[in-house]
Amino acid sequence: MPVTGVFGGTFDPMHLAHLRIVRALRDELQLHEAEDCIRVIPTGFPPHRAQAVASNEQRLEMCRLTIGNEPGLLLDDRELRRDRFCYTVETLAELRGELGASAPIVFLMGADSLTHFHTWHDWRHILDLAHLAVAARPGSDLTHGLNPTVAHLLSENATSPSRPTLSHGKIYVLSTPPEDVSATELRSRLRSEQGTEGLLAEPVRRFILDNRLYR
Ligand SMILES: Nc1ncnc2c1ncn2[C@@H]1O[C@H](COP(=O)(O)OP(=O)(O)OP(=O)(O)O)[C@@H](O)[C@H]1O
Ligand SMILES: O=C(O)c1ccc[n+]([C@@H]2O[C@H](COP(=O)([O-])O)[C@@H](O)[C@H]2O)c1
Repeated sequence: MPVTGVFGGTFDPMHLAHLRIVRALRDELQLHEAEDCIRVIPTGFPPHRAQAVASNEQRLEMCRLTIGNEPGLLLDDRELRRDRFCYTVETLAELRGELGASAPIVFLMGADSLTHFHTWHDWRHILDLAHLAVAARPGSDLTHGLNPTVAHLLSENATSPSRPTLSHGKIYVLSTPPEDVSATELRSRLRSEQGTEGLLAEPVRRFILDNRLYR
């Protein structure tokens, strides 16, 4: 049964730590079969934070440039085509409708996202629709100080990475080491004309300079 990964984000801009955790998802969950794919889905109107600095079109293009020819990755603009807030539960319900009841779907997030998961719209339903995969992130400890609801969810459902056979309900904790990169830090570096070597794909760095983004 083909497995679908889903990676949602503001991606303002998409950076190399994003690409690294997508690769970790693909490799640790063994998503190497011909029909497996990981959908990168930039959010349109984020439900939970200020509007992005770059436009929808610019963020989409920076995702496209970051993904390049990476095998198994697919850029999906469905949330950008909505003209209202995008909740993950709705996107996953839509994908579930398209892929069928038994298809494994895995939603990828960083550990900082998991720490706030209990605040997401209809979050309990998300694990009825998909698995989660969580990548470590500096400053977000998954073993101490978690909100009790999230800690309980993790203790009930966490599992080590392997190719999913069930359709939903597990939390795969990826073993990729934390990397201290954020889009906020990148925007601030770009604003103050500091270097971004090793943090952005080269075509994205070019695109940002050419379009005088984040000045
Ligand atoms: N360095 C990182 N390590 C692990 N996960 C990350 C990292 N950076 C981003 N993510 C995850 O990628 C997803 C999309 O993140 P987002 O586009 O908001 O990037 P960000 O770097 O967190 O941006 P910002 O600083 O603007 O909040 C989220 O689930 C987030 O947790
Ligand atoms: O559905 C929600 O309530 C919800 C709340 C916070 C974040 N999300 C999703 O989580 C993903 C990462 O968000 P962010 O802010 O870290 O870029 C992105 O796809 C968001 O739409 C979703």
